[in-house]
Amino acid sequence: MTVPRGPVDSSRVPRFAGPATFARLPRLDEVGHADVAVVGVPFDSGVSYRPGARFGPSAVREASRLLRPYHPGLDVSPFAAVQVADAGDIAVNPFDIREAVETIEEAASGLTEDGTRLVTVGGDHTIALPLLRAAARRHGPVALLHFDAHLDTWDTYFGAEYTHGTPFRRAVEEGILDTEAVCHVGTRGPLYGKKDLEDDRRLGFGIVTSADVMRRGVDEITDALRQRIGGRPLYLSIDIDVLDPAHAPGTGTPEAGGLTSRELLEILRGLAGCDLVGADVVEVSPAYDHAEITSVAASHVAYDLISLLALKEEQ
Ligand SMILES: N=C(N)NCCCC(=O)O
Ligand SMILES: [Zn+2]
Ligand SMILES: [Zn+2]
Repeated sequence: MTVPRGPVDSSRVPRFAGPATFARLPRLDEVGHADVAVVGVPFDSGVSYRPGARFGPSAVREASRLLRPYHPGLDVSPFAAVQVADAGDIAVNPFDIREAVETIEEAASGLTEDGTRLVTVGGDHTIALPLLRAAARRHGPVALLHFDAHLDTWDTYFGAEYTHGTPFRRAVEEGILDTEAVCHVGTRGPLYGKKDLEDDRRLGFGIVTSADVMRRGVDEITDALRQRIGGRPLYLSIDIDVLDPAHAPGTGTPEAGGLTSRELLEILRGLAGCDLVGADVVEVSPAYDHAEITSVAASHVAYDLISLLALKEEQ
């Protein structure tokens, strides 16, 4: 095996110098093939409230400059274990959501054609639908853990089918999820009505609320999630608003009473060994952020996702 090309050495080139690829990694075109690629989707035309997630990918890359090569929690050096690269951004039409969704599906399918696993940085949550389509093309219907304050299984907004509040209903309708193993984590906040929960249950979703995480604790929750997923191909979709607004103020639809970043990261680490096939981190809206709180959290979440993928590829 060729030795993976890693990030720029921060003891030689200060981390505040040079172009902001994710974690200062090489670009995909510099290495040819990557086992794991980080790709941005600067798209926020599907939002129902505050805009600005189109600037998420560049803010997360900027905040990721401080990441270091060894992950002590998972005992892995992800950038040495496998080739990780930054695939840049998928350029999507901001004025035509349907076209944007198609572009993302095609680009994600192209990037994963030779077995590359994607960690996608959004963008608003609309983008999870085409990313799940691309994952299902390759792996068949996938198990899904959806970390979010919101259900995102609503039907339409203003008659629109493709929005950031509706990707997972569309995904169930399209048969691209393994509905034996789909679960929301971190759900909280007011809904439109009780029917939202009934519809969601009918679609097959389980719910671990934010309060459940607090009451039952990270280890018990993680065990239950692992049991539900089993050996199925797993996709992780992480809306940064799963975190409390204290931990992630820079997002479009904040809800009080969320997870701490520590809880989220520990749940993710507890998923080591699952058959993770792809993941996204969405809904970072830098204009509402302070001191990079949200983009730092998102960059660490992405680092953990890369580390989980690297652990798996390494074996
Ligand atoms: N996917 C996110 N972040 N939010 C969905 C909120 C939908 C609503 O406005 O009710
Ligand atoms: Zn969401
Ligand atoms: Zn959300």
